[in-house]
Amino acid sequence: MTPPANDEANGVDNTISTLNDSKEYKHYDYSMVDPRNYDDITKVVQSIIAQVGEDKAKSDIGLILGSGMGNIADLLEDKIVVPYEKILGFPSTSVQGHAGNLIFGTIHGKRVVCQAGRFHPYEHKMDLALCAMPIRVMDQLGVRTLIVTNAAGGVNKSFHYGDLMLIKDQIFLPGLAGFSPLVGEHDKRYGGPRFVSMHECFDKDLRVLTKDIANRMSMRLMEGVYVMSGGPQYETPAEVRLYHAVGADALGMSTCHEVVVAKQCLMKVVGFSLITNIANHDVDNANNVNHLEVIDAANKQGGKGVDLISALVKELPPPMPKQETAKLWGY
Ligand SMILES: O=P(O)(O)O[C@@H]1C[C@H](O)[C@@H](CO)O1
Ligand SMILES: Nc1nc2[nH]cnc2c(=O)[nH]1
Repeated sequence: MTPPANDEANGVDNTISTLNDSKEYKHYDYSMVDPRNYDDITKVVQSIIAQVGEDKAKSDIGLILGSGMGNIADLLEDKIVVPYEKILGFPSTSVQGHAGNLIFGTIHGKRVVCQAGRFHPYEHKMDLALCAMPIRVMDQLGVRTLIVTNAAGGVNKSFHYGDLMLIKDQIFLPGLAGFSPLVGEHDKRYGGPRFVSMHECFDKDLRVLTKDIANRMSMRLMEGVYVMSGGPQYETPAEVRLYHAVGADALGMSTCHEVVVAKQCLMKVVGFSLITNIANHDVDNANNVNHLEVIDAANKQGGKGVDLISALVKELPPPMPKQETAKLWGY
């Protein structure tokens, strides 16, 4: 059968999309690394340390880059780039606007590991544990603060194209439907309990600090609730109205599963959504969105995030040891 023609507007190269040979549809091999298993993650970490050395690999801050937001990686100094192909058990990333590298370096002298190329559940058969594996790796590398970023559609009617939204809470739709990265055996060594509380999953003190910095920079920073759908289809206007009705301000297809695992690993999380398009509430309005526009908008507007994240990293309080966070959170 002849594969369909390339569809550049949606960031898809269909020449590799025949059913059996597409990388995208290959099953992840759990016999190599089980992405939830603590001992397996230790092996992944060792494969990284073998390449970059223990000193360089140890990090306090994790940074996950959203679609088209690769320029945030330019903040890192003394970089060492490790392609995913060289990391034991890492899958590949197939979404345009996402490189496939872990980058180690410093920002304002602080040790940062940056995931340049996230794993979206729709790329990996809704395997949420697999898509959140880099968080468990970061945990064992010492990360105590996680900064997540994404490209998102604006649902809040006061949002404009190019706005940056500080995430104050999340609606994890796949999680509500049973697709949680925590499904399976629980290992206490990650720090948090199996029934992890998701209250204040975006750290309140860090939100206050971020808003204060944005104020000082005279920067427009919105704040709101991010909702994650499974994707990869974009929303119908009726779905947009549904999300609006339940209190969502921005919508996307990532992030929430990462935040759940980070919370179980006792990390403090800060999140940003770059509003790359305004979601359409009106069925009689033909206004549509495609992934290339999302990336283009992120490339054009992402600079705001770069400056704010740089200033935030500079002012982050010293990392809190896990035991202290556990005590603070009542575990
Ligand atoms: O990695 P993010 O969440 O920024 O990627 C966005 C959301 C979807 O995966 C995709 C849709 O355009 O881009
Ligand atoms: N689900 C979803 N994800 C996005 N990522 C960027 N824009 C959008 C959007 O409008 N909807």
